[in-house]
This record gives sequence, structure tokens and C-alpha cells, in this order.
Amino acid sequence: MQTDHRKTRIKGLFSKYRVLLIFGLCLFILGYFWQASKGSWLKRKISILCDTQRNKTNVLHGLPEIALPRMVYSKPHIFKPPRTDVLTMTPWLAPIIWDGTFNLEILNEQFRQRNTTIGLTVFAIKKYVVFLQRFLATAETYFMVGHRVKYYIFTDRPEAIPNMNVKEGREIVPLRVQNYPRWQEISMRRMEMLSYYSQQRFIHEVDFLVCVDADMQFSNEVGVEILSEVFGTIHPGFYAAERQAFTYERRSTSEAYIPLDEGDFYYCGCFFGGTVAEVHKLTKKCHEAIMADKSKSLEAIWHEESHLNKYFVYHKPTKILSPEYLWDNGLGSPQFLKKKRFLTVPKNHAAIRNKRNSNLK
Ligand SMILES: CC(=O)N[C@H]1[C@@H](OP(=O)(O)OP(=O)(O)OC[C@H]2O[C@@H](n3ccc(=O)[nH]c3=O)[C@H](O)[C@@H]2O)O[C@H](CO)[C@H](O)[C@@H]1O
Ligand SMILES: [Mn+2]
Repeated sequence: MQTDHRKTRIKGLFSKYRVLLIFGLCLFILGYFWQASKGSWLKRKISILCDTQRNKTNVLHGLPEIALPRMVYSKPHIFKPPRTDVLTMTPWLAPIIWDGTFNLEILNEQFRQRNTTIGLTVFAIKKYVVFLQRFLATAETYFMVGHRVKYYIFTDRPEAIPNMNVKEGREIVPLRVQNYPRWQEISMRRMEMLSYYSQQRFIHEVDFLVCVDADMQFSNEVGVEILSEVFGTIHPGFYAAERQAFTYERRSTSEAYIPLDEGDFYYCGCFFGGTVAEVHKLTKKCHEAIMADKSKSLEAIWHEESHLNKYFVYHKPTKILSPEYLWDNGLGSPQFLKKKRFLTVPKNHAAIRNKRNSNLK
């Protein structure tokens, strides 16, 4: 009797709360699927991330992915710009690289993760091989420390390249090229050779190219902070000059012609670079312009430097190196210059460029 009574009570309760029970069950099932879908979406996102990283590594040199370490450093502050004494951004939002504006450790991590290889190109034709020893020795100390580097040395005298031991991950690659009687021609023909080798070789071997003069020495860090699609360097003689004072090519008959009301900076011919594709584009365009001038018996006022400046007016660099990256000790040590990273080596122009004078090798 009592059991029957209990059964009817339970039945009653069940029918009373049936709706609630079914509602609860539905909620539970919905919740389960939502959770499951959330989980698999997350998983999918991570695996996409891993896939691209793996593919990228394969495209580069098949080396394993580097795990992210902790990133501990003082955080950037909206109201505390690191430099207020110099321009750090162009109107087209390309950063201008000054000491204090970047954290090399963060950048090193980024570029190491991508296993970046950098090609440093330098021409040492005829007597300019005398500059190689100092150039390479200082590059070993200061240039792209901790990264993979190939020194591409264009020369007509490969036997004169100093026999140096370079650090692990770095390599000296001699490239035999012809010489020309005039130093101006040698300087200009660099554009032709760089464009040719970029397409034939560099594109398969390195990610970025850094193209510099031989009569130079590194005297402080020059690292991955300079790397970008395409970059140029502000000439130390003109950083504060007005447009009209820039020694751009002003003859309208030349391909390098820049009108008085155009241009941003005066860039030096001795330090530019970028991805291999961008350097190929730049050097090809400059070489073609040099040849077009030649066919009209014209030579731009500062040779390939004039053409480079023209190029940068219409193809803006994505990064700009401050005069820290090209300085001449004859210009003193102004307050704004916190580091002198890349210096010209004083030379006796007549002696080093003159074919007949053999004082310097
Ligand atoms: C610091 C700077 O702004 N340098 C530029 C400047 O003069 P520079 O006086 O610096 O020119 P330069 O004599 O260094 O010649 C440019 C470069 O061409 C190579 N070379 C030249 C002659 C030679 O016999 N063998 C040889 O290998 C070498 O790599 C040398 O560094 O103007 C030149 C064009 O007029 C170039 O644009 C330079 O990049
Ligand atoms: Mn030079």
C-alpha cells in the first residue's frame, strides 16, 4: 500500500517536472556541443599556425622551428617616446632607425625564428681589395651577429681576398667579375651585377641583401633592425639639408632627374638593401636608367647614387637608416648621434683610383 503510494508520488513528481527535466537535458546537450566545437576550433587554429610555420621552415632550410622563449623587457609606453630629438617615422610610415628606438633582442628573436639568411654584397675591384681585411674583420664583430651571413665579394682578383676564418653560420663567397677602366663605371656597374646575381643566385641562397661600399668599416652593431622590404640610408652630409640643397641630378635630360620640389632625403649610394626580389627590382631599374643615359652620352652627377635617389622618390623605402649607419669621422660627433655603426675609411682618392699608381697594391 505504502509502496504503491510512493510510486504514484514519484510518477506525479516526474510528470510535474517533466518539462523542466527535458529542458535541462536539452541545455546539457547544447552545452556539450558548444564546448566540443569550441575545443576543435581552437585546435584547428593552432594546427593551421603550426602548418604555416613548418612550411616556412621547409621553404627556408628545413631546420626545425625555434621554440618561443619568454619575452621579458620593459614595456613600451604611449606617453614616453624613446626619441624626441629626431624624426623616427616618415610621412609614409617607414621607420627611421635610430639608437634607442628598437629592442634588438626582440628583433633577433623574430628573425631567428624565420631562420633568416643575409647576404652582404661588396665590390673590391682592382686596388679596392686592400679594404677587405678591415671590412670583413669588423663585419665579423658587428654585422648581423647571431644570424646566418654570406659575404658575397665581387672582385676581379679572388686570390687577393684575405684568407680569414669566419664564425659558424657565416661564409665568404668570392664572385669573379670583370673590371672597368674608370672608377665611376665600376661604381655604376654594381647595379648591373647585383641585378644579374640577384636573379641567378641570391634568390636561391639568402632572404635579404645588404649592399655596401668596400671602403668602409663597422664600428658598432648593425643588426636585423635594418632589414625590411627595401631600405636606404641617409647621407651624413645632407641629413639637415633642404630639398634644394640635395645634390640630386638636376638636368631634365637625365633619367636620374629630380625636380626641385620633389624628394625626401638624400640617400647614399653606399648602403641600401632589402629582400632579394626588391633589390633585384631596384638594381635592374637603376641599371636600365644608367644605360639609357649612356645612350645619350650622359652620366648622372653622382653616378648610380643619383639613380638610386631617383628610384627612392617614386618607390619609397620601407625603412630608412639614420646617419648612424653611415658616418664620416671628419663630420665630428653631434649630440643626436648616439652610435657610429658604419664608418668611411679615409682614402687617398687619386692613389686608390688611379690605374698607374701602384703604391696601394
Ligand atoms: C659613402 C658614399 O656615399 N659612397 C658613394 C660615393 O663615393 P665614394 O667615394 O665612396 O666611392 P668609392 O670610391 O668608394 O667607389 C664606390 C665603390 O665601388 C667599388 N670600387 C670602386 C672603384 C674601384 O676601382 N674598385 C671598386 O671596387 C668599391 O666597392 C667602392 O667602395 O659615390 C659613389 C658614386 O659616385 C658611390 O655611390 C658610393 O657608394
Ligand atoms: Mn666609398
